[in-house]
Amino acid sequence: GCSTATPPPPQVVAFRGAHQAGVDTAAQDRLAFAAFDVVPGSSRADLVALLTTWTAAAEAMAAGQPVPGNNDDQNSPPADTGEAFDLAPGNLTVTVGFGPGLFDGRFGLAGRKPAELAVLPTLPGDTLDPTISGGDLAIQACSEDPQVAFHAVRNLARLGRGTVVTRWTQLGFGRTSSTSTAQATPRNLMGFKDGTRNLKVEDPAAMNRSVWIAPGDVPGGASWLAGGSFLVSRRIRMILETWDRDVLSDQENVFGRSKSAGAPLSGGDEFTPPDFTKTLATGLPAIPLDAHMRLAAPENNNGTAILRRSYSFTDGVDPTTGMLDAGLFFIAFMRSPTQFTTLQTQLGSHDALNEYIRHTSSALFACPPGVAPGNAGDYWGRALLEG
Ligand SMILES: C=CC1=C(C)c2cc3[nH]c(cc4nc(cc5[nH]c(cc1n2)c(C)c5CCC(=O)O)C(CCC(=O)O)=C4C)c(C)c3C=C
Ligand SMILES: [Fe+2]
Repeated sequence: GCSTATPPPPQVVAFRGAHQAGVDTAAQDRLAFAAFDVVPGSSRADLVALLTTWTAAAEAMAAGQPVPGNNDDQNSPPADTGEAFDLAPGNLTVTVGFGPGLFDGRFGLAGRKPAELAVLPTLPGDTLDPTISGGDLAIQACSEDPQVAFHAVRNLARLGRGTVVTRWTQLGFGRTSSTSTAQATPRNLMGFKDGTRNLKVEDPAAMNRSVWIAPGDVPGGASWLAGGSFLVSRRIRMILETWDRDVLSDQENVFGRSKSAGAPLSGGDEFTPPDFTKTLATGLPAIPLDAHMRLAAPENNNGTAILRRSYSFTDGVDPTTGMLDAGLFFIAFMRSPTQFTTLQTQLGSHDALNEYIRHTSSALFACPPGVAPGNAGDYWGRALLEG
């Protein structure tokens, strides 16, 4: 055996870079997500202070270090709340996003609002709860360790006290997307492989085409968003009791894929491209016309594609029915919110899956580009607030 005492490399994802971590980095298993509103009376200077403090804390936590500040003074509360002290970061990524409300004139940012950063329109089938929708700012923390992800959100909320209040939060307990070809495809709570045909980070051309905002997309005052991405979140409850009574053949027809292998119903294995023209001996299409994957596929949406980075959730029991309040917390990154509205307009009207799901929350955030390597004075959104 090997006698050297070198520990394995800690699970650290680089915090700085052209893009924020947590978008094109391999999807971790656990999520803690929080949306915040800015407290009335806060100024632009308060926002600068918030984002400066948040950046320093997020960078430290991603490196497996405590929140900067005094953690040893017997006469003051420790800077870090402590529950992650002995834990490996588990590939922690902390990603920030800015909601439409930040540009409403309170902070003199109206001239810097990206034209597409507006509350998403009401889409077919929406049953949204406004109290768990929207927000001025968002933090997505992902880690292999749920306590590390929670710790990140908790400490940023604590550092923001006085400037922001937490509007809503969502925990996710299992990734339902693979974002890298190196990852196995996970299963969602309906038991199906999810992420098979997701965009993968190994395809930079597709990432540039569909995920990263190009300078030409954000002219004038919105130029700070170049290199960033739009984040759409949707809390989608699954009516699991109904789903679990559905026969296997119907479950497979709902998605257009087999349950065990995840293969398209037109044949082959998981990664065989679907053949949407193939018909059965009965004359019916092998992949039904209302199958989720047919309606969502780029081939049937003028090439529209998004990077999905969703998580399974459960929030206990619906007290009115005794049914599980569980489902999929959908997160997707894209170059333009119209990519989501295009797909969801199709899905919301025609998807066979609609019988088994309800969209209960919605939010849109503009995620700025990454914090520049080697520039100690850079922070999340500096080009927005100081440019
Ligand atoms: C508007 C975008 C989408 C929503 C909302 C959505 C919800 C949703 N999806 C599943 C399960 C699966 N989705 C799959 C594929 C798939 N879904 C979307 C978009 C939305 N899904 C896209 C763009 C795709 C890829 C289509 C393609 O290129 O073929 C699949 C199949 C496997 C895969 O490729 O990932 C499953 C399974 C659930 C359960 C859900 C809401 C609860
Ligand atoms: Fe889907």
